[in-house]
Amino acid sequence: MSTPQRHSKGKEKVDEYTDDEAITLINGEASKEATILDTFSENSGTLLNNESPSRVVYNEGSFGGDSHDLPNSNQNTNFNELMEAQMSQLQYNNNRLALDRVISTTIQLLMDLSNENSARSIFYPLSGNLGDDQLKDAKSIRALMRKSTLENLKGNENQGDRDIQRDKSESNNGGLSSAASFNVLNLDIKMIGDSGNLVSNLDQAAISKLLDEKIQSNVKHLFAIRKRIDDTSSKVFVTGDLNSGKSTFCNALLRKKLLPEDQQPCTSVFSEVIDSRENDGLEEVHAVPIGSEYNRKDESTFEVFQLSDLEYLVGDYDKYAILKVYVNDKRPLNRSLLRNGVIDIKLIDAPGLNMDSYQTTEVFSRQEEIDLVVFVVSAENHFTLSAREFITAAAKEKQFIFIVVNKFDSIKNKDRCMKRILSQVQSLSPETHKDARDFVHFVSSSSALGGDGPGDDSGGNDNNGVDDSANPHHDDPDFDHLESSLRKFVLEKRALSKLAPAKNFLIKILSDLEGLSVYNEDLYAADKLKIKEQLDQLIPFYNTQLSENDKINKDVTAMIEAINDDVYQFCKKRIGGTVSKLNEQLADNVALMNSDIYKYANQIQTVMINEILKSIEVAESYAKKKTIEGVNKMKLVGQEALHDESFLKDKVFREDFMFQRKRHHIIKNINREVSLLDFIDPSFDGLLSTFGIRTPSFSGFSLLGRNLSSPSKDLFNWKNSLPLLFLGSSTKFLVTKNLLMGITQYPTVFKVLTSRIFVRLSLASAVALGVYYLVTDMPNAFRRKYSKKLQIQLNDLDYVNNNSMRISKECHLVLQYPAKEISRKFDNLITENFNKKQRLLGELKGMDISIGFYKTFSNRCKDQKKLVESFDLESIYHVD
Ligand SMILES: Nc1nc2c(ncn2[C@@H]2O[C@H](COP(=O)(O)OP(=O)(O)OP(=O)(O)O)[C@@H](O)[C@H]2O)c(=O)[nH]1
Repeated sequence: MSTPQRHSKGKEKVDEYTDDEAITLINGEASKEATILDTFSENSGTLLNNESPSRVVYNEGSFGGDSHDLPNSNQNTNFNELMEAQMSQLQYNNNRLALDRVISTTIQLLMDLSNENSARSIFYPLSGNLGDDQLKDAKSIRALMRKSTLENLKGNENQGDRDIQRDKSESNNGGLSSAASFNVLNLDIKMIGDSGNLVSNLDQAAISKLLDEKIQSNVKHLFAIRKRIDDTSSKVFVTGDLNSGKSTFCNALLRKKLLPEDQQPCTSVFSEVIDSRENDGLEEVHAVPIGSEYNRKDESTFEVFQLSDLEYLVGDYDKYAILKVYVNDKRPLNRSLLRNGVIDIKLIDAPGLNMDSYQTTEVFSRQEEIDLVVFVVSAENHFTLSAREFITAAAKEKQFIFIVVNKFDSIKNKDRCMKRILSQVQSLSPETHKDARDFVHFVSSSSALGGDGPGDDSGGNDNNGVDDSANPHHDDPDFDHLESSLRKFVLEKRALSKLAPAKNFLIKILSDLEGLSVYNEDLYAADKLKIKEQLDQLIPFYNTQLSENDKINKDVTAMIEAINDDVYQFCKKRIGGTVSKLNEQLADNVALMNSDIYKYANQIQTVMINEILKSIEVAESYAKKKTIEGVNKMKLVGQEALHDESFLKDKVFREDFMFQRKRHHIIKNINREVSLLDFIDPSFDGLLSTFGIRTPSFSGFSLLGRNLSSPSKDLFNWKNSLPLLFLGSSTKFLVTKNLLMGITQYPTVFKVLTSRIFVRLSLASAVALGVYYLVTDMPNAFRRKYSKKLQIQLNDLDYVNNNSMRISKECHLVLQYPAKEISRKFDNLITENFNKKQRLLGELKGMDISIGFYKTFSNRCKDQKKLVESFDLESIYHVD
């Protein structure tokens, strides 16, 4: 059976393989190549079906005849691949925009959380192992909640892990330890203790500040991610063996003979082909000298050349490090590689691999912005040593490489060639081999470019190359397949390298935010219950306190009033009584008449005043006693009402400090002047008393008698007063009395009485008696007159009332202290409870706001997470 031949333009085919080997491969029978076919069938699916032959490489017919023999199939394939590429681009773009939106929403969520954190500190779960006996306080409840939250998070994490298998850089965070509760929101909180219990020495405010810093850093990170995914530029690095057709391949991709091709190795400088829009639409070459850092806007960093100058520029490796080739790709978006509507691809044509350039090329190919490395190998030569080294190194780095087996047109026994090369690829990079349909391509770049072979420029419409717009339907399905694979790969790679990390990060941060939100919501709900319980206890207690306060204030006021009134009445009675009976009360108190009459008067005054002062003292003592009783009673009332046994226990009541100010002294205000008239106060009663007819209530004689019985040298030393010598003894007084009585008993006596002498005598006696009476009554007269005088003065001063008021007022004043203390303490308690109530109500309100916030917040996070999880970044759109 002969191997079908494929038409090829240009050079003569090199027949390296025998037909037999090729038959074995194509028929897919059990043979040593079966594994290769199996591998292909896994990935190529229906494309291996002979009923729909589309590729020369994979079906019998394609090798046997010209691909032009199957125009419909090829056209269908082209159309499908074009559609697939476009759908992939669309899908990529949609995913990118959708991720952009989720990133914006997540940034907003973080900002909202930060604002909430400023208003009310966010609770952050801290690890700890609490025993059952510790589950009664807030901390342990939080610990319990934390545990359940962590379990939730763990569930999310596991889910996330399934979705982020490819995210190597961030998957190391996977799994929740006791110290790291979150994926990206974990705080670096120091742990103390070796039992596994975490004891944070940070207070809530410090944690909240740390958390805010974390939030801000995540916001920054999200901005960076957004910038990264919005960056639409991508670089495809074309390298390979010397003279393998790299420049021709690049030109074929560009559909333009741009880069110089030669049978001799010619490219020794890197050429980066960029869409001219990035150079204000100008087609030119910017040759960047070695050592210069290229900046398009700074002409000192490069030299400008025409595109036609590339011919010699690519060989000037001594001078230039890289050539920036700006070219106008006029093809429609769906065909243009440089600007395809989604990602602007830049092609880098590298010098052929040899030992000199190997290092440079290797380093270049690993640059971060390189999305794809295309390795061009000549079908005529297979892999050289440098090629094998390069591919092996890339495989170790898990770098995907597109292998373009070029100049396939030159091969006569294509199947054998293909088999050989695939076998080599398998040993060099099994991963690439696994997806060989997409990663290994057998093409002819010169045919795709439309020329007849090397050096054929006939397809061009200008000096620099071929404009595809003039030849939109070129006829190389293999190259088309390569191109669409390349586009898809770039998109897929970008989806994986840029969109997938963004997606994974979003899932992680949204999980964290949801977890943190649920944790806070639960915590607030539990705290709310506790606050409600506290309020349920506090409010009735507070109301009772208010009414108790009223009652106690009334009771205490009534108690003070009663004591006040009692003291006032007592004082009035006692002092008033003394004042009103001043004269009567002197009997036992005065030892007088040992001086002259003025001294006597003075003494009487003093005695009287002392009597009054004594009554005041008694009144004040009574008041003190009542005050002590009142204070003690109030202490008890206070202790009971305030439920405080220590109430006023620290205070000592010093009753001896009461009535210290002698405001009751009346001496200054009393008129103590004495005149002779003060000693004369005749009265019939006094007269009778004087002569023993009536017992005197207060007898000057008895006084005289007492004084006479114990005479002193000062006796009757009445200065400026009448001498009472003739009445100086009681004996004389008795004689006189008996004489008078004898006269009345005898007629002779009567005669005598009626005689002139007798009358005169009688008159003289009467006068004498009168004088005697007046003289002996002088002390009584003074006491009577002065007591009245004093009473009048005291009355004028409202002395009794004033003193009673003063004393009772002082009691009132003293009693005010414990009363005020009760009131003050009660007020304090009420204020304290009022404040507590207000604080709790405020907290409750804040909690309601927070609960509402977290409820909405966690739903928003959940929705966003679901949305982002639904983004399919990995599946490539297939059109059947
Ligand atoms: N038959 C055939 N010849 C090709 C093909 N592609 C390139 N050539 C020729 O191979 C020779 C080398 O092509 P280049 O594109 O210059 O190769 P290169 O890899 O860029 O060369 P250096 O960069 O100098 O290593 C030229 O004469 C091309 O015409 C192809 O697909 N088929």
